[in-house]
Amino acid sequence: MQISQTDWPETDFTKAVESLAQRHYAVIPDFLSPPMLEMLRSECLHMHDEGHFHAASVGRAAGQQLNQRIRGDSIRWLEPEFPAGGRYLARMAELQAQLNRELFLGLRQFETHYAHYEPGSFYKRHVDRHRDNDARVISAVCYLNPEWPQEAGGEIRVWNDADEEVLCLSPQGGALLLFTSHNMPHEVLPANRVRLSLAGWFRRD
Ligand SMILES: O=C(O)CCC(=O)C(=O)O
Ligand SMILES: [Fe+2]
Repeated sequence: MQISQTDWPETDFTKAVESLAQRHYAVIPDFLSPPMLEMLRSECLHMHDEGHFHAASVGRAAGQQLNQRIRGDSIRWLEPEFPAGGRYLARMAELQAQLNRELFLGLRQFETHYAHYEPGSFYKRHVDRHRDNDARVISAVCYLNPEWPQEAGGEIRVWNDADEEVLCLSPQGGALLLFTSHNMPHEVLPANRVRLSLAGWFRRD
């Protein structure tokens, strides 16, 4: 499938940038066009089925067993050469430029991985910025699940720095969630089906 740059919806990120500045999070429901969603989803599934994913980890000291009590997803980092993933990275570079122009965040790179959650797996409450490394500034999670009824579960719950729950979002395909990486705890609830996403970070290093 050929996708050109014009296949990205003409999204004006102004509202999202404002929300990020004011509330420390933003949701862009139709960030992906339906063909782009399908392309990313099939690339993710294909690479997973071909064995190109590995179990996610949670910090250097933790063993794999401990990992699985904290997070159950398996992941694959995107590379610019990936046919669909490369386009996603290019689009996120545009968003990075806009975030820098409007919020002076000094973002210098973006990293992201596909994440595959088997039914029943989860990611316990955590903050994305590592304790020993403050490079992650903005988290960006994009969902790759086209038909996702409410009863499927798999929501992401997000709290603010006053520990008030500010969001409980179903992982609807095409949506992009942004939040500040250092002060917004969040968790992924178990789903009753395979849950796919792209989890990424704009970094200042
Ligand atoms: O998939 C999600 O909704 C969020 C994943 C997440 O929190 C992470 O990978 O750090
Ligand atoms: Fe996270």
